[in-house]
Amino acid sequence: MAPAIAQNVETSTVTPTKVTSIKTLAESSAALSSVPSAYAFTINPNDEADPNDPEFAVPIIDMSLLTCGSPDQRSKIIQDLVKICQEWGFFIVINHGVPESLMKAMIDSCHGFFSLPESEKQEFKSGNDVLEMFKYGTSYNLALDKVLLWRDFFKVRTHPEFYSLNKPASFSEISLEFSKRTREVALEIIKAISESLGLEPNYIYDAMNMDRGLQMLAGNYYPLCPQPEHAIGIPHHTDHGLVTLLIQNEMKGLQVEHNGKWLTVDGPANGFFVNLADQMQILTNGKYKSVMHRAIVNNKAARISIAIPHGPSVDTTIAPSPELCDREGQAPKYLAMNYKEYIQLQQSGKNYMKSTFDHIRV
Ligand SMILES: O=C(O)CCC(=O)C(=O)O
Ligand SMILES: [Fe+2]
Repeated sequence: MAPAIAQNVETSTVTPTKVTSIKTLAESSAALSSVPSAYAFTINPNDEADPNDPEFAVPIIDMSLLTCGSPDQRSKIIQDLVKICQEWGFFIVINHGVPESLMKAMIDSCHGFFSLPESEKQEFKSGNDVLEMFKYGTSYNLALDKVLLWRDFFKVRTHPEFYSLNKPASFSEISLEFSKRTREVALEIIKAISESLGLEPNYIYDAMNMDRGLQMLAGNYYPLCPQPEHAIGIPHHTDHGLVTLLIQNEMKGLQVEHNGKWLTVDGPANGFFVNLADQMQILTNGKYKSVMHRAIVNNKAARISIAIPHGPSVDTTIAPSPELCDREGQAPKYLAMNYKEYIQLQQSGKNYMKSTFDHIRV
């Protein structure tokens, strides 16, 4: 799927050659009335799914039934997961045990960070290596992006070593607790996914060296956009890692691809959105799907999302599981690749708006 670049949109004359933050540009006193041409991107409204069509009812997993349900309730959820992971690669987890107040405090802390003066945020700019302790920036990779993205972001590594932004003051304490609790949810999901594949509950944890697994906390800020259909927050992509958990403020904007359409995800405010990611697809030899998704923008209010990817340890080499290939009588569909190299390949921009899988498909 190639993204269409707008040719004929009436765009603003602002030339954001040196832009370091779309928030600063969009919220400046000379508020924009149209999208600057460097950001012009066209979204086709015909590709959108009807959220009222039962075909697009997002699967919901009640985690309390996995952790404290009867054996029958647990095995029913695990059965459901097989279909969900094959057909959607996406679901919403409810009753996960992370307090709603903590989720809200995390969103507020992110808001606090993005509200700092630009000069203070620039202190966190760092280089271009995704595995740095933290990183602040705009778009995706400013040096390479052909179309700029309507978002600012930060990324912090929270496992195996915990790092934090030191501003705003509350960020460190809240992100420590939030990342710990979120990791517990992710590990519970990964255990259930192992079982859904007919493997031992700890199979993925052990094979992916998750005791040293990479966890990151990535905050996205999408300012209000005067022409939302002519800009994009994050174009379609899949995530690296095994599972990404995601929360957002009161604004919607995450779209997942399902049956050839883009569905804007809506759901209980205290749920976690869960994306299966690339290393899950590779490990399961394509049985489970890394979901294609994107973030759209809106003209009502700024949107904040926090994505928390959970992956193998960075030194793990990921290949299709020999146990699964043997059992299904299948040859491996992907070449083995080290996780760190995979991330670096994805972030190099060479795959911008393409799938990193293309490099390792047999
Ligand atoms: O903002 C969103 O909903 C999507 C964010 C996302 O896909 C990402 O950070 O990888
Ligand atoms: Fe993503």
